[in-house]
Amino acid sequence: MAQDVLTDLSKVRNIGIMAHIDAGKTTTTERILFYTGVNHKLGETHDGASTTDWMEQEKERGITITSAAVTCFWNKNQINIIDTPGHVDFTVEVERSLRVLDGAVAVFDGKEGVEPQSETVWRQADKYGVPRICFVNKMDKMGADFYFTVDTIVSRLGAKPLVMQLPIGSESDFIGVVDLLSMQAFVWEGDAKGDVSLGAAYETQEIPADLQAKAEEYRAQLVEAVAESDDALLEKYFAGEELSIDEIKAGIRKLVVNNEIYPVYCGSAFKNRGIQPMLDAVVDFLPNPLDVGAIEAHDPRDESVVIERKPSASEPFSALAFKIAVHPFFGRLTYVRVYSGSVPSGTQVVNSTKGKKERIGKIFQMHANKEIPVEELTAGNIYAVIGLKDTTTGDTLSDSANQVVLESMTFPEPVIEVAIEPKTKSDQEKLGVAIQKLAEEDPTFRVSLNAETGQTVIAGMGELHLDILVDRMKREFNVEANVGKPQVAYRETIRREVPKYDYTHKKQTGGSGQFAKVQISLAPLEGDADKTYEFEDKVTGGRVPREYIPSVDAGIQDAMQYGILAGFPVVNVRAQLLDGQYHDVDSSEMAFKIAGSMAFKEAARLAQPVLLEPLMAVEVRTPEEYMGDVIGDLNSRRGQIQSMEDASGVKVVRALVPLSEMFGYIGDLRSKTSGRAVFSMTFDSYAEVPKAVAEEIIQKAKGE
Ligand SMILES: Nc1nc2c(ncn2[C@@H]2O[C@H](COP(=O)(O)OP(=O)(O)OP(=O)(O)O)[C@@H](O)[C@H]2O)c(=O)[nH]1
Repeated sequence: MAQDVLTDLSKVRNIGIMAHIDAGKTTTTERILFYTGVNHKLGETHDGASTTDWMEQEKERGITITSAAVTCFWNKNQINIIDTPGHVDFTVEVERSLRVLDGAVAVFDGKEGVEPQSETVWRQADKYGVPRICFVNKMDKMGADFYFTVDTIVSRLGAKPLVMQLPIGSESDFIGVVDLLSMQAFVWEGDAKGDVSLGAAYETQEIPADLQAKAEEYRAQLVEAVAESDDALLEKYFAGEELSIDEIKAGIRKLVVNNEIYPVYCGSAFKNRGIQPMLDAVVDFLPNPLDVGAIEAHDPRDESVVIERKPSASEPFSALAFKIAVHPFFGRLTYVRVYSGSVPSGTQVVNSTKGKKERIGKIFQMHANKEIPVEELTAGNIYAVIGLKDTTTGDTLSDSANQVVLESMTFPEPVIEVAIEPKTKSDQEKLGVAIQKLAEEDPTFRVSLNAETGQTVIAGMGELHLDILVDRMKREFNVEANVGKPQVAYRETIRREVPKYDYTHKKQTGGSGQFAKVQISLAPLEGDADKTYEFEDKVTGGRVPREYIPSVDAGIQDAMQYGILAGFPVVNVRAQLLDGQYHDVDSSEMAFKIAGSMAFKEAARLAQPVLLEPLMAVEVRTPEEYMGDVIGDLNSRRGQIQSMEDASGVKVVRALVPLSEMFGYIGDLRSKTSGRAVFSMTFDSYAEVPKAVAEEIIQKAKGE
């Protein structure tokens, strides 16, 4: 039966559908699931009944945020579609899915061409070396222009497209495509109004006379590009011999798998035209797990030791958890990509990232509308597993006797935060549960408790990211809470060294007292960007007993959570414990912790504390006539212009702008450019806040 799990890995494709928001990713995915024969009710995204949009609010917002994996079958090949979100706020989610897929279909809006966010996602796919085919969607739309879109693949992405089809007709007259491989026309005739019913097959016809010359021109380009890839083909080509379709396909496949070329297809997902040939291309050209080959892993005891894992059932088991989701019936589902080996359900494995035992419970492959239980996890495939307790996104599962850690993912800094105040004690408890569950699904946000205000503070990647987290807390976990305004996640640091600072903590409150004396030094910590604190014990001669030294360290770290200027976390500090004194009776861990904490607070004041703010790398694409306004506006936001470039009819302005100045930017940009400019932004770095601005922030922080 078609839905049996395939063991022949050459017939498996793990792919993602990547797109700019609104390019039609959801519609395309749904059509794919329909055409691949999955028996489910098809819902348009605007009705909110889409298959891959799991969460209620995603449907409301009409954007796809979480990655679910859906399995479908096409011509006896198994295609696992890993959903990749397209919003810029969720680049980490995108990267997480890119990590586990072997190929992708990049969907473009046939009117807009490559848009800034398609570019961001494309660059991320480049980073992970994901081979791609392109699907130019919305060919039925007013203003759709296939050739313009192909041009933008060159001009905006610097990639090499390989045109595989030409559209027949455009906008409302778009009826099908010329297939440049077979040199035939594929036409979806439709009813009297030209509407094609879902799942309808196409007819193979002769190429329309007015497209014949163009088709020949493009086919010649295609054959030439392919011939160049292979000496044997090139020889044949120069000898004037015709290359067979199979030879051309094999050549294209090689180029695609090597990320050298990107075949381009077109259609209209919405109008049910063009999906089947694109699915053929997924099977023909995107790599299978064997093409991808061995993956590099590390020894969990020593990161520098590289271990290879091959996509074979006979290798030791290794898998990467890439998504945690809560299923209405099964509870916690862990989506895994298995890289090597094979283990049946019930097997005990190890979470080698955390060093914890885990038992593989029931295993499923998720189809669009039902879960198909399978007996074992096998290399090269994607599954949902029940029963894993401690595994979170990014963790590796391994064979107990042969542990490896698959490359861990690096996450960008969360730069925006919001304070949450639960209304009642029971809400406080619910909030705790919600945070724990959400953190399992999404490792990119951070939570802290502000001991001074008693508020829970959540930090994330952007306004929308926080918005969605807060929304889910309220909706899925019924947390009633007052939510503050999103705030910039400022930091504090020190600029000057304090070579020696003494602090004595002494208290006599009847009975035994408290006594601890410490001498510390503070200095700015430079270099390693991932390390924000370093503690060194320099005490000699047992002047501070061993057992109290970690307490001093802990005390300093406690104090660093609330900086001296405005209460923001302090980063990039090197602290040394130089000397100290203790008392036989009155000294305790607590006393040394307090001494460490107080010594830091006082010494930091002398160390020239400064405020840091996140700078965002902002990219604006604007028609030339608005460029002056765009730059003037960025300047007024304390932006530093980095570059200005031409890109196919628009100007691309890149700038570094403090995040605090970017609130509400989208609206301002729209009104300044009549809605014609677009922008994207990502976190770049932390930088010192100019003095005048810093004073304002400090006053505000103190006043509130
Ligand atoms: N005219 C036309 N509209 C389309 C086509 N495909 C999708 N759309 C419409 O474009 C809008 C966005 O489509 P989606 O499929 O939700 O796009 P998406 O890329 O998944 O968007 P997000 O989920 O928001 O990231 C919807 O209103 C679709 O009906 C198409 O082929 N032609």
